[in-house]
Amino acid sequence: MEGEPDLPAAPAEAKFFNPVQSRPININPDSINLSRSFNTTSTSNSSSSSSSSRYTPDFVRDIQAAFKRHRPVAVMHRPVRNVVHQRETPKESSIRPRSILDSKKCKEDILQSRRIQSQRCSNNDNVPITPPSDGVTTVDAHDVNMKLINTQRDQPTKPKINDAVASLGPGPGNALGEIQRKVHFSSNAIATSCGADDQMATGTGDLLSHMDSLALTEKMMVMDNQVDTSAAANQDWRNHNLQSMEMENSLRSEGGITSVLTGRAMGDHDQLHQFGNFLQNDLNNAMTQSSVVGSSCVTSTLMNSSSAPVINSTTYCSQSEADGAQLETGPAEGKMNAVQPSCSLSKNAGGESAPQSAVASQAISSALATAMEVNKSSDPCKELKTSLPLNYSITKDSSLVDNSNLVNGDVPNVKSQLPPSDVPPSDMKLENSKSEKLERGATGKATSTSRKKSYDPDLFFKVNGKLYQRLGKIGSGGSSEVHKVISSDCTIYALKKIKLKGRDYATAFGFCQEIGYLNKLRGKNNIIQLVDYEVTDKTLLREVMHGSMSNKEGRVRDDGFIYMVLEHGEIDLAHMLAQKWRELDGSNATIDENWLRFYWQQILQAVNIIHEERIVHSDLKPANFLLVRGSLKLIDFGIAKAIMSDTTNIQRDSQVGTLSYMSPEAFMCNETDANGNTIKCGRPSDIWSLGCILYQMVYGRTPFAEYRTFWAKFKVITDPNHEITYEPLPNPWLLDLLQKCLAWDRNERWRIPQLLQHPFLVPPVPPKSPSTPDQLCTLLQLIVESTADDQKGDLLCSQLHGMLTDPNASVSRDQLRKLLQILNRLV
Ligand SMILES: Nc1ncnc2c1ncn2[C@@H]1O[C@H](COP(=O)(O)OP(=O)(O)OP(=O)(O)O)[C@@H](O)[C@H]1O
Repeated sequence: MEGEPDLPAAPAEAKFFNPVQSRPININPDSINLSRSFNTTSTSNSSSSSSSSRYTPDFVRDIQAAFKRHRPVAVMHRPVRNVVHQRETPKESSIRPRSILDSKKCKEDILQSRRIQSQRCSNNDNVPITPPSDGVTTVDAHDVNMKLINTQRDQPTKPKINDAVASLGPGPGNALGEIQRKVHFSSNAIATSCGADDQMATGTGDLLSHMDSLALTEKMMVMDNQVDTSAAANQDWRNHNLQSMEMENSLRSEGGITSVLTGRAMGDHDQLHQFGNFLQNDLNNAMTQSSVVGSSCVTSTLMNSSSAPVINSTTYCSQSEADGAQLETGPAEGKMNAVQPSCSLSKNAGGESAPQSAVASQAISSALATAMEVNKSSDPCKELKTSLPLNYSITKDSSLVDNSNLVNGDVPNVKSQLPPSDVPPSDMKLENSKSEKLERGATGKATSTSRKKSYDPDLFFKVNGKLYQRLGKIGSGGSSEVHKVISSDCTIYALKKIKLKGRDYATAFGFCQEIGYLNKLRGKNNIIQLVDYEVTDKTLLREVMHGSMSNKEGRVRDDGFIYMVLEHGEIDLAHMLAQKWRELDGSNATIDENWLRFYWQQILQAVNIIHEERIVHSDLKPANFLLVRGSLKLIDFGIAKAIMSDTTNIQRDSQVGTLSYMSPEAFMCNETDANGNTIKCGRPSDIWSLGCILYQMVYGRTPFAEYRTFWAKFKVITDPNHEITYEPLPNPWLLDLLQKCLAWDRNERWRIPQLLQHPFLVPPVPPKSPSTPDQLCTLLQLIVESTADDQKGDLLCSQLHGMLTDPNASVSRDQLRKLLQILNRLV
């Protein structure tokens, strides 16, 4: 319609001349409207509004279009964008300039079209629509829909029409010959995909426009309808075809994945088969696969994304179609299932993918990432999974992710239990530049990179051959970057990346040692679980593991990295505390003791585990306790030290912790004390840090918070005479606990097993009363007997008896004592 605004508006009722019947025919808008209504109900993506009014502007435009295009008005759709073949642009000869259109022929065509349409309407218009098979260009979907419908109508009709035409006696130069030629033309156009839809549409249009007799037309259409009825399954099936077309279109528009489906025109089955293969190949291609499947389906869920690359080329049509037809059920699914077994699962198992798959993977994974960005409150995995066709659901396929090295079933449980909504906003920071890159990725640098590497390192991490897609940077510590990632089995992890280049060997040794500790602590509650790791510098790792690295001089020169895949924590204790204190801010309320007990106990248990393993953490602080599925877990063993000998103290060489939580001995590590002994840091140093954490939990600040500079802190913490300020607390045991942890003399500090039994955590049970109720009752009986004549004594005794024997009565020791005193006086 666009580009032809100068056409005169169609009259509401027009009279055309029928050359066969030689009499004027009334074109009644009602019939047009009926057709429109019919098509509105028979095609799921038609606008409902189009049928609500007979003389809407849409209607008038449709009439105009019908004049212009020689097509039945009834099958017009609202303008949408779609994809069609590009390989062969419409030939000039097949598109007649409007200016030379024979107006009379035009009228005849419209008339014939209307008749055809009404005939088709009576047969339910069950026309399967085959998606275009190759090439990508964006055109007016109105055209495309028309062409597709015409194409479909022609394609299955071919044998019958030809037979019918043959039976009518074909001959060169006559109308039947012309029709046959046209029919052949149309069919061949489909078969060879040459001229694609435009030619086919033109062929069909020409066919109609060259019909010489109405009888012949009627006969043709009867046959056509027979074909329609037998060839098309039902309306749903057509919707599924539409959707599969939509999926394909989305894929194409994302990554220019033309090669996946190029080269030949395919029937819908072939296309689904191809699509299935494409997905399966990508599934084998590692992480990307989830994105592939997800994204193709995510298309319908991402319609509001302004930045989503998938969506940009998929507007009204895809939305309505996606709304109207679900992939999970129906014939399309059946087809997908049908093709699955034939898909080669091992084709790309080696991790190297075909370039087009890589391109597709990136493009689609970019959609996933964008989806996550767009819909931060939703679970991307859930979205991914719910949008998967059933047979393409991604499971723990060993070819994708090998979790066999997990010590216990703990880690896999992380899956889907960490809704992003629980994750602090900082966790969900998606790198905008990245997402922009994602959008460009399909055609830009990412493509070439992926061709070389089979994955885009800007989008993925590869650890031991397994891909993890970046979701965003969680944070960066002194020595590392930590990213939130998703694995191919849709599990969220934290990936810690440590750059080794330029670090001294002792530090590098420390990093590798962290892996050793985490390996040692696998399966332990309250310790973050290491899922997988890789040290790219194998020599370094070997040396570290053999212990020949710690004393090596110099710095790491090679461009090595350490990757650690860890359980993902939702929030750390530092953030939890800040949140808690924000809640209490302004109110007189103090911290809830039960909340305190609950987390303090978990903190102690975590540290107890490492102390039992003869590991001193040395950097205990709230930020190093992460909440994972409701439990606090200890992270960051970067400067942890193993206790080498039986002595309780160890030598410290480099970093000694975070200032506010550092013990006095940590400041004076390796120095000699007043007695000439070398000051060492051992388990008690961790206990001091725990005391500082507890202090912060109780008072909302660390014990030396007011001393801001390093030197001020150093001075006050290392001063044995400095007295820590403790504000009064309602629970004296809590105060006692703090003092037990923050004793300046490390030998006076309690150890973890003692702290776990401290009265604050295990309140002392009140001592049992010396006499049981039974004994008291017997005693009362004796009193009653001895005061048999005394009414008042009787009354008191029966009262006492009642109180002692009634299980619901709560008699305080005071009450009992008073009653017995009175009785005593009476006796
Ligand atoms: N498993 C995890 N899940 C979620 N977040 C994590 C995880 N591991 C680390 N983080 C976060 O990543 C950031 C840096 O991590 P980490 O402390 O391990 O790095 P680091 O280099 O050792 O830092 P630092 O030396 O400053 O303690 C922190 O904000 C931490 O909360």
